[in-house]
Amino acid sequence: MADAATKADDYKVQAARPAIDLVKPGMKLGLGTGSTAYHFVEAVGELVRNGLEVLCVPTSEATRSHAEKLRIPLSSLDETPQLDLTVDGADEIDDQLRLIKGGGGALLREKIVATASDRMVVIADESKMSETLGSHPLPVEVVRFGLRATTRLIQALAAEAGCEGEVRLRPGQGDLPFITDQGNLIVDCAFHTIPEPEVLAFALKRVPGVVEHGLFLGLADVAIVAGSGGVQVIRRAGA
Ligand SMILES: O=C(CO)[C@H](O)[C@H](O)COP(=O)(O)O
Repeated sequence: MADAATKADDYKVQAARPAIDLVKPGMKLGLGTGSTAYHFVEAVGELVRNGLEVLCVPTSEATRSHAEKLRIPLSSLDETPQLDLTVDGADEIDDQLRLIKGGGGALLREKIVATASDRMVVIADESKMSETLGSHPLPVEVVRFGLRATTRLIQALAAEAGCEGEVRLRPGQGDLPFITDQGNLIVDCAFHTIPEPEVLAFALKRVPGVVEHGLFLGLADVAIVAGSGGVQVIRRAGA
C-alpha cells in the first residue's frame, strides 16, 4: 500500500516537472491546489529562490500559505485579472481533456483562475485518466441556504441529463460539514458515469443554490500525465 502511494507520488513529481519548463520570466501564473499541484508550487519556489521573477495567483488558501512559505510573489485576480498560465491537478481527465475537479474543495477559485488564464495545463498521474467521466464523485459547491431543496433539484435535473446516484454533503471536521474558502458547502455527486458532461453542466447551472460545479469543460489546453509508461503530453484538439 505504502509502495503504491510512493509510486503515485513519484508520478505526480514527474508530471509537475515538464510543466515548470513552460514558466518564463515575467509570467503571471495561476497556482493550482492539491498534492500534484503541490510539486509544481515547490518547483516555482525553487525558481524564485534562484532569481526568477514571476507573479502568482493561488487557487486556494492552502496554496496561498504554501506559496507564502516559499516566498513566491503573490497577487490577486483583482490586481492581476489576466494570467498567462495556470497549472493545476485534476481528479479525472477524459481524452478530450474534460475534467472533474474539486476533490480538494477548491473548484470555484480553481475555475475562476483557470478561466482568467490564457492557458491551463493539467498535471496528473495516470490513475486520473478515464474513458468516461464520473468514476470520481462530482463536487458541486452550493450555498448553505436551502441545502435540501438544492440537493433535490440537483438530483432531479441530473437525472434528466442521464446521471443518477447519491448526492452527499461533504463532511468536514467532527460533525461539521466541509466549508470552502468561499464559505460555501460541497455536495459530492456519485454519478459513476456522466454520459454527456456538457448536458450535465448546463443542468447544474440551472439550480439557483449551485455556485459552481467541478466539470471543467474546454478549459484545459494540455495534460501532462505520468505513469508506468513514462510521461505523456496530451493536447486538446483545437487548443
Ligand atoms: O481539484 C482539486 C482541488 O480542488 C485538485 O486539483 C484535485 O483534487 C486533484 O488533487 P490531487 O493532485 O491531490 O490528486
